[in-house]
Amino acid sequence: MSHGKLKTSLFLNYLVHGMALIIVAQNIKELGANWATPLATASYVLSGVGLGRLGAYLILGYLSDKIGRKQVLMLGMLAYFTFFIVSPFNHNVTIAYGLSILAGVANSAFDSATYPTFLEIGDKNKFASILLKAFISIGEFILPLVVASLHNNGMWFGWSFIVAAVIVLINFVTILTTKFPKQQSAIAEEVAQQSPFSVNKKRLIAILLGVYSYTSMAIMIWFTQWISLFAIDILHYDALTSHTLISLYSVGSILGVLSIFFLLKKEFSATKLLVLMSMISLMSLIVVTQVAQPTISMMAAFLFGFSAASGVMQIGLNLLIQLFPQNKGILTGIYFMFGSIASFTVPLITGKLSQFGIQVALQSNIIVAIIGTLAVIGIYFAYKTVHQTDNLSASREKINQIDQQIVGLLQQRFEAVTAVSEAKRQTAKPVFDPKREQQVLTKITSYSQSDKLAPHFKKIYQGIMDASKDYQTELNKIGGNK
Ligand SMILES: O=C(O)C(=O)C[C@]1(C(=O)O)C=C[C@@H](O)C=C1
Repeated sequence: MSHGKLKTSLFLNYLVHGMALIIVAQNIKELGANWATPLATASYVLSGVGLGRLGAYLILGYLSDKIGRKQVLMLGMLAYFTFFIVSPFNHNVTIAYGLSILAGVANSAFDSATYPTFLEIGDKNKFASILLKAFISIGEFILPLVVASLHNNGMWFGWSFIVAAVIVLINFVTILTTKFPKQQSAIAEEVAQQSPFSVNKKRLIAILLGVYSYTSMAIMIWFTQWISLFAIDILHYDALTSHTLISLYSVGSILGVLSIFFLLKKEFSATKLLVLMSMISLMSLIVVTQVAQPTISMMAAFLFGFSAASGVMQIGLNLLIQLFPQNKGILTGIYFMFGSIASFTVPLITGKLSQFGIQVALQSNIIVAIIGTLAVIGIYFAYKTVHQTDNLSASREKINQIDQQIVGLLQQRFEAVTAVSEAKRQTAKPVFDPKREQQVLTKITSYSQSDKLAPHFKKIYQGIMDASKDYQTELNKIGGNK
């Protein structure tokens, strides 16, 4: 089954999810007016999303394994639908906070159900779920355009919410009638038992991936939260250049996802890719914070989006699930929970750091990027050593099988030698026949497909014939005593 319809719906879901991530911030002025709150209080409502995600990931991850992916996904879609349809009409700030929490819950339901489903669809490209990140970025790219065109045409801001609600609704009906792949826990357990990793190594990789989930999410939020202010206040760029930096970051992100998807399809090593991308992120971050030249800043912002927001977090999740395939849902929940801790703590941490200046606030992101890079380097080496031992044991297993065949053939050869020995004894011929040995060695050389190996084969055959002579001498002794 190709699951084309299912995949299309899942991708569309993430496009809407991308819109949901920024829809409140994009309409904050109008929403704030509805709630009759100052801007500072209005933006406080945004923190509800982080709270909802943090609280829901574990439960929904667990439910995704126990009850089913489809059910959890539909729950998430209902939650998003409610959020979109109620938000533009709501005039109460407490309800607005509740709706933000609901959006967070919807987000965790989507992740807990969708990523495991993608793995269970069993695509040839096991990293197909990385494209979900591209749809998030497209949603984040489209929404500001929709908001701006509504504004420019003097239309009601709430239409942006209604558009998203309608897509969710259509998708809900589609999902309702779509068959999901079978949950693969039984097969997965078997695979897990054959895993070449030791328990300790698995634990180490899991911890490093947990760290990476946090840092990879943190560096993105950190950057997007402070870059515009940094560009205006510290680098003294004009408003247009400063906002262009964020747009280039988004375009870089979409191109990054497509590049990663392509490279993984071409069997490029996932762990190598993580190291490479982390290093590019780190380097471009250093350039952004140290060089005050618009063109260079733009290139660095693009490269940062290309490397840091390119689905690297999703690669980490794929590695984690491959390591522990039994409970995909709960693992996805735990993994993204570390990410949502980042979305919760980064605004707090950077808020404190900004007391020392915006420069300090943005530059500290370099430390997070270094920690993330060290984590992926650790993961890379953990996989590398396993692959080596893995190859070694596979090759030795092959040698064992070949040896078994060789000994079987040697057995037959010695049986033939027994007959030769008997014939020679009857005609009183000597055991050693140098002419015949030379013949055998010449034939062996001609059988060999490699000139390099021929002398080694000759050596082996001389050994076989020496053993053959010893064996014949033994036979003659017994025969002579008869
Ligand atoms: O062909 C023979 O005359 C053998 O005894 C067999 C054999 C061999 O093992 O191939 C062993 C000893 C001889 O020197 C030559 C060949």
